[in-house]
Parts: sequence; C-alpha cells; structure tokens
Amino acid sequence: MDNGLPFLKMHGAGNDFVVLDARTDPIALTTAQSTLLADRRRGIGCDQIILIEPSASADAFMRILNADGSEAGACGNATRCVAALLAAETGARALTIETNAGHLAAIIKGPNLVEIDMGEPRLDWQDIPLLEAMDTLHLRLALGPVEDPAACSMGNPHATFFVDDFRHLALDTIGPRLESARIFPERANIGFARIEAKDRIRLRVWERGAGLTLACGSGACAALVNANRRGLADRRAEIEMDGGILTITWREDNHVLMEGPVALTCQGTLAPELLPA
Ligand SMILES: N[C@@H](CCC[C@H](N)C(=O)O)C(=O)O
Repeated sequence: MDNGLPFLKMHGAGNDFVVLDARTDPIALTTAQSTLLADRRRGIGCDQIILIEPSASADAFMRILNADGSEAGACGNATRCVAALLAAETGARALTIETNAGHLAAIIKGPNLVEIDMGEPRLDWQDIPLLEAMDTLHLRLALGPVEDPAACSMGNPHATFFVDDFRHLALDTIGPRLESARIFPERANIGFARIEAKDRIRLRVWERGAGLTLACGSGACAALVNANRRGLADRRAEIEMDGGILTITWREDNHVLMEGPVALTCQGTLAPELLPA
C-alpha cells in the first residue's frame, strides 16, 4: 500500500474533500472512479474530489469534481482548503488559485482561517444559466412549501429560497427535484435561507451533484448576494450552516469575500482498487 497514490482528507465547515495532488503526474478520474472515491462506505467518502494541477498563471489550478463525478466551476470551501495547503508549503500569506471560474485571490488570515475573493456574482439569466429570459431576482419556480427563489452565479449556478422555518422542509425530497428543475439547464445548487437579522443568515444547501452538505461556500456567497438584492440583508453577514459559520462580504467594488475555517482530517494512500487506471 506504501506506493499507492497519496491523498489528503480536508474539510471547510464540514464540507469535505478528498484532495489529490496532480501537479507532477496528471490524474484523470473517470466518473466511476470519482463516485467510488466519494462513496462513504466503499471509498473514502466526500462531497467533492479536488485535483490540484499545475497553472501557468497562478500558484495552482484547482479542479472540482462533485460526488456524482460531474465537474463544477467553483467551490468556496475547497478553495480555502487548497489555499491553506499551498501556503503551508511555501509560507506565503497571499496566493492565487486558478479555477474554471477564474483566478481567485486567497489570504491566510490566521491558523486554519482563510479568506477568498470569490470574484463578482453574475446576475444575468444567461450567466447562471437559466432556460429562458427571466428576472433572476424572482424565478418562476415553486415546489411544495417553497417558491420565488433568487438566482445568481458565483462561478456555479445557485438559487436561494427564503424560508421562515426549516422544520417542515423535506430537503431530501425537494432538493433533488429543484436541483434538476427544467429551468436550470446545467442543474443548480439550491439554498434555503432564513433571515435571522440583517447581518445573520441561517442557510442549508442542497448541492448539485453532492446532495445536502454541511456547508457550501459559494452557496453562502450566493445567499448573501441574493438576500442583499432583495433588501433582506446588509452587504456583510455571518452565514450559519449546519457545519459552521462563514463571513461573507459583498464589497462595493462588486467582489464577494468569503472567510472561514479549514481543517485537515487525515492523509493516506489509495488502495489499488481506488487508483486511477
Ligand atoms: N461545496 C462547494 C460547491 C461545490 C460545487 C457545487 N456542488 C456545484 O456543482 O456547483 C462550495 O463550497 O462552494
């Protein structure tokens, strides 16, 4: 087992990742390999698999694969984890991570505390994307007790429903149906947000390709942006999720900053059955 492929297990506020270093030797995972790695009984188990790849224009490129094997453009919690890893290698306090959604600046704010500039939210229906022209502040979408979400892209598609109460929400049932609603041609991450105060939002997220997670960094950014657009929140708020709290700031220059924790859980090598072919 000693010569197996090394992996790290990390999480950001409970959103957990298998992290593979593909900077020296490329790693190409099939959908079957990704889903096996992410399987919590037969594999290691995670919400996302993160491949750290070389970048010509940043400290590294980060590839994001959901537990179902689909590729995503953004993952806020994993970006903090990768920034912390890279910073630990060099001692840098500021670095840049390239993703499919662009270059993201990271600052190490303290032990296991990282801030990421998640870039500018995109608010046009084509950028989310939606199926057809629509006001992204009020989507024509309802299911059971939830209705009228707002949408934006944080490099990946998000819709946020504003709710009064979580107790009667069967997220396992409505989550997958909303994720794959016809209105979202590339599916979407679905947030359920309860406004506690102008600077505090309670959020649960059904993630595209991963299901209900303990936290979603890009979902927290989307919730703050959508809540502010609706006049429900200030431009800075604490977003409390099942696994922890992220502080989100939508700066006046339109950039969204996300600050939150990172943790290394364990490291090891993959058994041959889990190795890429
Ligand atoms: N957990 C992530 C988001 C991961 C990708 C998402 N499921 C998608 O498919 O867009 C986060 O912290 O942002």
